[in-house]
Amino acid sequence: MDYCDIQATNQQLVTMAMQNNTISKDDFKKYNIKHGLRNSNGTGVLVGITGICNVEGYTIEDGVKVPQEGRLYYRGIDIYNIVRHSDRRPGKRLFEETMFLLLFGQLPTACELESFNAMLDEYRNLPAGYTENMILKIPSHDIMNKLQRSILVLYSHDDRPDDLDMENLVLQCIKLIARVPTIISYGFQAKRHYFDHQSLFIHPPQNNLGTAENILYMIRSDNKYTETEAATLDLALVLHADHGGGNNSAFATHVVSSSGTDTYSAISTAVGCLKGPKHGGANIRVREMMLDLNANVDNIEDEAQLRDYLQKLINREAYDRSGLIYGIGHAVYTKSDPRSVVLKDKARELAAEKGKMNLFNLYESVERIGIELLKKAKGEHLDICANVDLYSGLVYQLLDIPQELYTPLFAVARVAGWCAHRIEQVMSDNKIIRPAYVCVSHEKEYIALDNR
Ligand SMILES: CC(=O)SCCNC(=O)CCNC(=O)[C@H](O)C(C)(C)COP(=O)(O)OP(=O)(O)OC[C@H]1O[C@@H](n2cnc3c(N)ncnc32)[C@H](O)[C@@H]1OP(=O)(O)O
Ligand SMILES: O=C([O-])CC(=O)C(=O)O
Repeated sequence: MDYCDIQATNQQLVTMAMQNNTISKDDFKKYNIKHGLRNSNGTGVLVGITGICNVEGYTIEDGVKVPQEGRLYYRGIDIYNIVRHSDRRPGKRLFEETMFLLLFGQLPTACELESFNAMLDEYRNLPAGYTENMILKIPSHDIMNKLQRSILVLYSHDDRPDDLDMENLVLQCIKLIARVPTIISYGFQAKRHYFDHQSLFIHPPQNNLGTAENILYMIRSDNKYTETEAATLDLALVLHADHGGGNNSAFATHVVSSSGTDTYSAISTAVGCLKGPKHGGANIRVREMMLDLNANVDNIEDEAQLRDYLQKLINREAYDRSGLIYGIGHAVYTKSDPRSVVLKDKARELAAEKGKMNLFNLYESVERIGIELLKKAKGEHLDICANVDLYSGLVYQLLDIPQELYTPLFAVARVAGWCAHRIEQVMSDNKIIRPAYVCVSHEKEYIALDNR
């Protein structure tokens, strides 16, 4: 091979990278490494304590994992009880109450909620010059990527970015929570303009509108939305606001915060985690998978054809060839994900209102057949259910929210949870998180360049 042949050299590097970076499955077994920090019975390795949120998907009885219907609690309050108070009346929004609950540990009084909302109103606008320099000058086709970079840049607009004093930390968190909806809305408008060649609309956020209403106001060229749309988006934000300390992005927030670094580094890391298709990015993959299904299945009402397509997904023969059916499966939930239960009901209601029951029925068939085929492929012992990402995208689709906003909307909600976890980490545990790795390479001599 010619040393200067760039292509051949690149291939050589790929081969070396693959050969020298693959740890054998036997070594994982030999050293009893917990893949994905999961015990052999599928339960998570216990690595932390949190008072923010509890996720229940199973119980342990006599050392055995027993599946149960999923439950989710924010600061001890069952999410089913919270969403029962979802309201279609103007201004009756639950998301701001939920954020307050997660961040400060208790439900706000009317007075506390009013001043919290006033703070959010004060900070929703982006710093001077930021929209032009950060959002419009360097647009991205991916709004999560835009959000991650934009959060990092806010560091430069903060007089005390590295100060871990609690007063400073709380203020940084409130400002982030207020600004993330504006960033994703403007990021979306920039994406539409620079990549999809649409007109550019920058609608400044409005005082006295909740987060859900402000997002609909900013992303729509005519600013218009209905009460049903605002109440439904508000409900979705409540359902996505936190998921305990162990989910990938919250755990990363704990890890990064434990190094003593700044809020912007920690929260932008969490955004990067959420973007992943096995985490929050699954909601966009669900939509793309359904589009691929529609393009490749002649008759979507024919169960045999649906079954055939879903089996191809599992066999890595269709869509992104990852072997995954997106929107199904969870690290904790077994029989049900409560967020999916609520969103499925909402999707059914919206589909009926809009005469789109065929679409809803298709999702329900994918859920039913997908679970059946996955159990067959992985073993009947596998307790698996639809997760939050299966029906959230359908709800957004029925609200005419573009798919590139699905994961960013998840981030709008989850930034409250990440901030709560960061505050908890800084307050409660100043030990740096530093687990151990076994090294399986042997000691070698250094050989001088001329002798290799
Ligand atoms: C907001 C959220 O993060 S919710 C999750 C969103 N992600 C998705 O929807 C992507 C599809 N789902 C998945 O990839 C998985 O279910 C995850 C990542 C969510 C959880 O994965 P795990 O914790 O490994 O789940 P679990 O231990 O129950 O999986 C058992 C086996 O079933 C497989 N499996 C689980 N779900 C799926 C799926 N939807 N499609 C194909 N295979 C699956 C796992 O890969 C694993 O296979 P293996 O034993 O060969 O390694
Ligand atoms: O808990 C998890 O692993 C993933 C999840 O559902 C979430 O973060 O909402």
